Amino acid sequence: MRVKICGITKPEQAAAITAKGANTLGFICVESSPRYVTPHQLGAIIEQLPPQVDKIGVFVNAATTEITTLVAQTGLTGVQLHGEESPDFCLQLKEALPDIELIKALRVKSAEFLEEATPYFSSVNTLLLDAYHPQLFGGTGTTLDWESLALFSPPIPWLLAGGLKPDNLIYALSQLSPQGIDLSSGVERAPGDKDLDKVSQLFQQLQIWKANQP
Ligand SMILES: O=C(O)c1ccccc1NCC(=O)[C@H](O)[C@H](O)COP(=O)(O)O
Repeated sequence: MRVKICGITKPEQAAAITAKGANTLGFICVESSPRYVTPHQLGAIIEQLPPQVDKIGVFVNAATTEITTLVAQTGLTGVQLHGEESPDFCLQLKEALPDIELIKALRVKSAEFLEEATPYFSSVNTLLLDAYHPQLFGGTGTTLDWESLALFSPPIPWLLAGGLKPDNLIYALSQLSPQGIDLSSGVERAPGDKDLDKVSQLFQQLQIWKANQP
């Protein structure tokens, strides 16, 4: 199971969360977010992380040059597009960054909305389903209607996000079969300040879930 902890802002928390078992960390490259990290902060966090950890920069409707410049400066291994980026934009970015994982986040209003996922199957590596919020792009703590998404089974890997926390994780995974999970506010004390006890609880819950798999 891929476990992505998103909205990391502190080097020591990045290291501790990795040591607890997270294989993917997300960094918010959106200035309006309370979890924003500057390019300088991002580079400093990434340089002390082990190579096997995926380092994903999260962008909202950013220009290609902004993304490619930050990738080159910092050592990001992946880019998550969390705004209204079109399939064509994703394809062009994929061509510009062929060795970088491209994740398209879809903010799901209803199960019907998932039809919008189809054009992205051939233009990104991974999908991420997040909850829709009218004012905020992400990190909202809002959950998806998991039951209505039970049939979601795209031909590329996908991550479940949106309001996951240690005490709802097992139920969410009983309804859906993503290749990975993504958490932010559910393992935080305050935006950008992760709660390491909650991260530990998350991995305990994952152990329980794994032990009960056929
Ligand atoms: O977290 C933010 O502040 C953020 C701002 C702008 C775009 C995306 C953002 N977060 C993206 C993520 O991948 C979060 O992990 C995802 O929305 C889930 O958040 P949560 O519901 O708090 O677990």
